[in-house]
Amino acid sequence: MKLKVGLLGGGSWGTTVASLTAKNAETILWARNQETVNEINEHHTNEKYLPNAKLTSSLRASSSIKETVEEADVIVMGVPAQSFRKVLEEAKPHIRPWVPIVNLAKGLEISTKMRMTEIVNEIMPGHPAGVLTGPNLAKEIHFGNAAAAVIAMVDKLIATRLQSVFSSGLFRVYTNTDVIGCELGGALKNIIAIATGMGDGANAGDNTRAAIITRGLSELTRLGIAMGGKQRTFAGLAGMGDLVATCSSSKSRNHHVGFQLGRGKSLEQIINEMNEVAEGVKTAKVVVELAKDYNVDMPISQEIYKVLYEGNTVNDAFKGLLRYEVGSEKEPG
Ligand SMILES: NC(=O)C1=CN([C@@H]2O[C@H](COP(=O)(O)OP(=O)(O)OC[C@H]3O[C@@H](n4cnc5c(N)ncnc54)[C@H](O)[C@@H]3O)[C@@H](O)[C@H]2O)C=CC1
Ligand SMILES: O=C(CO)COP(=O)(O)O
Repeated sequence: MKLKVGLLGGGSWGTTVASLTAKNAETILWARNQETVNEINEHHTNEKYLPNAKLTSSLRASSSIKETVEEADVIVMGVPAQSFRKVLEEAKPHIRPWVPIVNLAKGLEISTKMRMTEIVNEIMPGHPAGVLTGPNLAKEIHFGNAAAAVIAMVDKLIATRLQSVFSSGLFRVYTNTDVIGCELGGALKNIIAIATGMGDGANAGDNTRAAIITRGLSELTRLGIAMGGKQRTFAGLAGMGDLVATCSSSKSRNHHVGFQLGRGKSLEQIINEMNEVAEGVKTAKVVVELAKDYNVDMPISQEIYKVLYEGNTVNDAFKGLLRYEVGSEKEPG
C-alpha cells in the first residue's frame, strides 16, 4: 500500500525531500507563502529556493496545514529548528494518532537546548519520532547527483518502512536506530562548517581545513556520546559524511557564513544578505551551554561562538585554537 506524506516547510530542503517522496508516495507540501504554493502546483518549480530545478510533477503544494497533514501516514518537518515547535503545535490537532514524525532540521532549540525529536516527544508523545539526515546539499540532489542519507528511528521496523518512502535511484537511504547520534551529527557539524568556511575565507589553506574537520569530528563526537549518541554513528553518514560535505562545499550556507566572516564581513551583514537559514549560527549558542552542562571540551565551537557573539576576530579564533594544549590523538580530548 502506498503511504501518504505530509511535509511542512517549503524551503530548499523541504521542497527537495517532498520532490523525492512524491516519486514513491502521494505527497502534499505545505508552504506558508501562497505564491510558492501556486508556483509548485502550476509550474513544478520553487525558483526562490531551488533555481532551475524541476520538481516531481505529482507533488502537490498547499497553504493549509490541515489539508497537508490530516490524511498523512507520515509527517515530515522541514522548517528550521527555531520554528519547529510552533509549526508542530499548529499541525498537532490535525495529525492522526500514532503517525511517525520525521525531522529534517539540523539545529537545536535555543530556549530549551532540545533536539527536534525531543520536541516531538514532548508535544506529541506516542508518535514515533525520527530524523532523515546525512550529506545532502539540496542543490546537488536536484540536479541528479547521487547521494546517501540515513533514516533514524528507534524502531527499526518503522525505519525500514520509511526507507522506501525516501529512497529513489540516486538517493540511497540507510537505516539507523541511533536517533540521538544522527540528530546531533547534523546539528553540530554546522558550527564546524562555519569554522572551515572562515579558514577558507581567510585563505588558511587545505591543511587547516583538514585539521578543523578532523578535530571538529572529535569534538562533536565527544559531546554526542556524552548526550547519548553512539560512537559509530559519528563515523557514518550522519557524522563524518555530513561534516565532510558541509565543511568543504561552497554550496553550504554555514560554510558561506564562515567564508564571509573570513573575508571580513560582519555577521549582521552576512545574514541580511542571505535568503536562507544557516542553522549553525544559532546552534552555536546552545552548544557552548551543552559543552558546559556535559563538561566536554569543544574548542572549535567555543572559538566560533566568540566570533559570532563576543566580537572576536577570525584571527583571534585561530590564535585561540593554537593556545589549546596539544594532547594525544588517542585520548578523547
Ligand atoms: N538546504 C539543504 O541543503 C539542507 C537543509 N537541511 C536542514 O533543513 C532545515 C530547513 O532548511 P532549508 O529548507 O534549507 O531552509 P530554507 O532557508 O531554504 O527554507 C526555510 C523554509 O522554512 C520556512 N519557515 C521558516 N519559519 C517558518 C515558520 N515559522 N512557519 C512556516 N514556515 C517557516 C521558510 O518560509 C522557508 O520556506 C534546516 O534545519 C536545515 O539545516 C538539511 C539538509 C540539507
Ligand atoms: O546540511 C546540509 C548538507 O548536508 C546543508 O548544509 P547548509 O545548511 O550549511 O547548507
